[in-house]
Amino acid sequence: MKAITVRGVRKDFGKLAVLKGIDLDVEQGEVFTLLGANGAGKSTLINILTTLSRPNHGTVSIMGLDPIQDGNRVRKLISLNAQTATLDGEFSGMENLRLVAQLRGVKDRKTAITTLAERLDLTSFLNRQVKTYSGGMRRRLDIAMSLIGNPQIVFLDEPTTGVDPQNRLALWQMIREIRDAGKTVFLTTQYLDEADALSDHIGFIHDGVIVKYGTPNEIKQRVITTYTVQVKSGEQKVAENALAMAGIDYTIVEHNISLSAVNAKKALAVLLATSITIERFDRDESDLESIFLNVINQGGSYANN
Ligand SMILES: Nc1ncnc2c1ncn2[C@@H]1O[C@H](COP(=O)(O)OP(=O)(O)OP(=O)(O)O)[C@@H](O)[C@H]1O
Repeated sequence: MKAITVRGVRKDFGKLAVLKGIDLDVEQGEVFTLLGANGAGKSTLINILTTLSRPNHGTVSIMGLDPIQDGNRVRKLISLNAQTATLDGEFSGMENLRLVAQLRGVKDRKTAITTLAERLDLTSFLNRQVKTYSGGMRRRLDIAMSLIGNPQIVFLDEPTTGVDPQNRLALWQMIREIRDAGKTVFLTTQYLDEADALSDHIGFIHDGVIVKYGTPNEIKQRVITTYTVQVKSGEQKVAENALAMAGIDYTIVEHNISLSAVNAKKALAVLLATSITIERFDRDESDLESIFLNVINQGGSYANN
C-alpha cells in the first residue's frame, strides 16, 4: 500500500485554478519533497492531503483511506507542521507539548516530551512562555509538536525556514531517523540543497501540475543542459538585443544570459557576429537550483525530458 496516492486532483479558488490535475504516489517509509515557486500550490495540496481542504475534482488516498470519508481516521495517522505555527504564546513550550500529547493519547507523555526536547535542543527554554521565543525556537517547538504521538505520515511545510545551520542539520538528522523508522515524510522546502540531501523522490509543481518527478539523481541526469553566457560589463543589453533580434529565447539568471541547449549554437554565432566581448560561454552543471529555475522560466517545458 502507498502512503499517499493522488489522482487528477484539481482545486480552484473562485476563478483561480491552482491545482489542475495532480497525480502523485508517495511510498511508505520515504522522504518525498514537493518543490515549486511561491504560490505554486504546495500548501494547497498539503491542505487537501491533511483533510483541511477538499479538492474540486480527483481522489486522494492516505494509507488507503479517503480523507473526505475517513477524516478522523486519517487525522490519527498524520501530523502537520504548517508554515504558520499554531502555538499558544501564553503557554510555555512544555505546556504546548503536553497539550498535544494529551490530545493524541500519548501514554508516557513525560518520556516522549523529554526525548523530543533533547533531540531538538529545546530543553533550555522549554519552560519559558512561547511568546518570548525567537523564530527558530518556535519552529523547532512546532516540529516537536508535529512528531509527538508517532504519526505514520509527517507533513513538514518548510520546517527549516528561519532555523540556524546547526539546528538545521539536527533537523535533517531527525527527518532521516523518522524515515528510517519506517514513517513517511512529506516535505516542502525553499532550500534546494535540503531537497537534494534528504529526498528519496522529488516532485516539481508548476502551473498546477507535477512537471517533474524522480529521485534527485534521476532529475539531475534528465535535465536538458543549459548554457551560460557572460559578456563584458556594460555590453549585456547589446547582447540581449542581438539575441532578441535573431528570435532566440534566453533568460537572465544571476545577471547572466542563460540559453537552452537547442539555442546555444545559433546564439553563439549571433554574438560572435557583433563586436561584443564574450567572457564566458559555458555548459551549466545541472544542479537542482538550475533545474528549479529552468522549470519556472521555461513554463515547465522540460516536463518529459
Ligand atoms: N483560501 C484561499 N483563497 C483564495 N486563494 C487562495 C487560498 N489559498 C491559496 N490561495 C492561492 O492559491 C495559490 C497557491 O497558494 P499556496 O499557498 O498553495 O502556494 P505555495 O506553493 O504553498 O506558496 P509558498 O511557497 O509561497 O508558501 C496562490 O495564488 C494563493 O494566493
